[in-house]
Amino acid sequence: MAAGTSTPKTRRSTAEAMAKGQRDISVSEFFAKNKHLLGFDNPRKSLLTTVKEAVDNSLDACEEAGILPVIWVQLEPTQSGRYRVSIQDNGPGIVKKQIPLIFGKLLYGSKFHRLRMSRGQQGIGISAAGMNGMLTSGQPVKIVSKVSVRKPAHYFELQIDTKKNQPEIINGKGDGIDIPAGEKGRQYIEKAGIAWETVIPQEDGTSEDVTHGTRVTIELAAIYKKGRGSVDEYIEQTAIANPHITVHYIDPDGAKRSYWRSTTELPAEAKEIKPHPYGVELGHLMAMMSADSVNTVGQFLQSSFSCVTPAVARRICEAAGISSRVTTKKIGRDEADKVFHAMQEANIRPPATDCVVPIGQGLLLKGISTVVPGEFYAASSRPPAVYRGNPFIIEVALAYGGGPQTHAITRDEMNELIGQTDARTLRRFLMDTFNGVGSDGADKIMKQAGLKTRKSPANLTTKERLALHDALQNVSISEGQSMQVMRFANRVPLQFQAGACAITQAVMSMNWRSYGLTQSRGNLPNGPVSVMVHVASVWVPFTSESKEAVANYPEIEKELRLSLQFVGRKLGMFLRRRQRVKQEGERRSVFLRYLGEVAQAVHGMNGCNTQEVYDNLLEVAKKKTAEADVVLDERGKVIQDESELDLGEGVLIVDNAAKTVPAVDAAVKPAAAEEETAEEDEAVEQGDLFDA
Ligand SMILES: Nc1ncnc2c1ncn2[C@@H]1O[C@H](COP(=O)(O)OP(=O)(O)OP(=O)(O)O)[C@@H](O)[C@H]1O
Repeated sequence: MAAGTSTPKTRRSTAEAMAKGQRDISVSEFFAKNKHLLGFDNPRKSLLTTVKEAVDNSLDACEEAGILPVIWVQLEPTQSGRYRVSIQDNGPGIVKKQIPLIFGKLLYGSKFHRLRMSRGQQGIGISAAGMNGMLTSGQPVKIVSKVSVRKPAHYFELQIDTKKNQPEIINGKGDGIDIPAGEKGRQYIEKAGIAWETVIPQEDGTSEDVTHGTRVTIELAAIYKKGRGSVDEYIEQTAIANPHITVHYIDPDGAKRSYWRSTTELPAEAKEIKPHPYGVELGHLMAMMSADSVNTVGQFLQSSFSCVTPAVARRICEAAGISSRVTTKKIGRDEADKVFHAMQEANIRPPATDCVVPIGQGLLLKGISTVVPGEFYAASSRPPAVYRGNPFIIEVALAYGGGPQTHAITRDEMNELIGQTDARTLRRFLMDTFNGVGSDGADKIMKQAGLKTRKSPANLTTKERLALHDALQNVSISEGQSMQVMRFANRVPLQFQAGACAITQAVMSMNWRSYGLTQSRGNLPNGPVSVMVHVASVWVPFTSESKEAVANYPEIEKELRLSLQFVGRKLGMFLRRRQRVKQEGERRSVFLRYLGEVAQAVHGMNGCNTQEVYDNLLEVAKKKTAEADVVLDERGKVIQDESELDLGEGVLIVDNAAKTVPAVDAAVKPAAAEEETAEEDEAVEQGDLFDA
């Protein structure tokens, strides 16, 4: 063999030998090996993903059935590194024969084949969570489901045969157990130790019986931690984006928290639509045509796509050079290609948008203002747009002001967070745990506490912990604080892969300096500001099956930019006005400090009436600094003068900072001016008199 030939003398294997190893791969085997693709890449995230998959399903099911959702979430430690997750809802329940398939077979669901806005879309979430539980704890998934008060409930213990992607029922001799309705069933549940909430507590202290719903219990290897990316954060953010839900949450320490709904109005029902011709790909069109094979091409186009009228179908066929009366069976590859191109070039109206239901400007404001402390809020809900034929809506809410998370923390909470962290350095701990604490903020806190950057949180002494807590509460990090971005897709919080998400990228690429915030190029802006961005669509383009980040489609990027600019402009107007009011207030303070003295001096020079001079000077000062009297109402409208600031719709001002200027009548009178004390001097320097 000549040197350099690519065929060696002896081959290691032959095509025949290799063929022996080539076989089907079951979808569950694939995902069991690639758990990270579904969000089970580490024990902490596995816990969150499990909760999320079950809660999202519960909310989808309740809303689809027109039921105001009540969800119970319980996390219980079972042994070291293991937790039992139980989620129950008051939804419609699941019929008996579907339960094993839903929880014991990957890629089985009701949402994949329809184009309608829902949290779930792939048909993989809950079965994958069950499979991960089974693989890491050896325990089956337990399901209780009840569809009506009169019918028996069903109880299943299931596992997945990953080789076949099929469910295995392990209780009731492979058939599950039926629990009779009524009192008998209640006694049976109690005796068998099956967990099931029987009453729905109401906020006013009354309660109702649970007559239908589903409870899923999964045990898994997991780590529970509070802070960013935690189950606690997920539940809190879910409550912001879903003001119509009530959640009762028990954390692993047994602490109970209830998030009560703030509206009893269910979101409008999302309509199902057919795909839009602009969104289809050639291969998909060919598959649809071969699956049809009975209709004429004209009928096929009208019945399979939205917005295709008889006239549009005719035009597409004409442009493709085929008869609209030929049956789809006779359409070959070349003709399909021509139809495809004709569809893309035809002038077709955009799809109907009632398949996407926004949260709405009012509820966005309500949601963000109840959970994020602040003094100024703005929200934008844009009209629907379309990417790849899929309608979508972008909504943005912004909160400004309010103390940072670090100021509200108790010593016990801080110690708990330190106990749970796996951060090696204190700096990393601060940055990972508290929203808005960037590297500058972390440095400031450590400097104030007199602690070294590389200090390990685990080694902090009691004295150091006290100093750290003190610093957390007192250091103002609003300058170095970076914007907190809360991302949502179809009302579900996205807590991981922020950097890969079109939402974060859109926020970072904006110039927030023109809206009064500081920002270094390509970074998140700084300041006590949070934004919540919601992408609602019939099909959210996630970057992976774990549904953590939204993909970059130019149409989505454009809508994101426009929505962010909308709230940014309102923030800019508010901050500019507040700045002007503050400056005028400062000027007035200076005037007021010297009016008394000037009046006295004039009196000394020409003997005129001190009070008269003072009153005249006061009148001038009042006029010159009139802007300091501006007061904005809660929608940002000026209510004390006819000045031009009108922040329009979608604005809420809670703590009207614009009001904090000295009232002229309460200002220092001539006599008092003579008795100015050092204390007052200091107060003026620090601007405290503005709060008079
Ligand atoms: N609590 C529940 N109540 C009623 N139906 C449910 C419940 N949980 C799941 N289902 C049904 O089971 C199906 C499969 O759920 P699964 O979580 O596997 O996928 P999905 O929600 O459709 O999509 P995704 O994989 O994106 O979450 C759902 O489509 C729904 O029809």
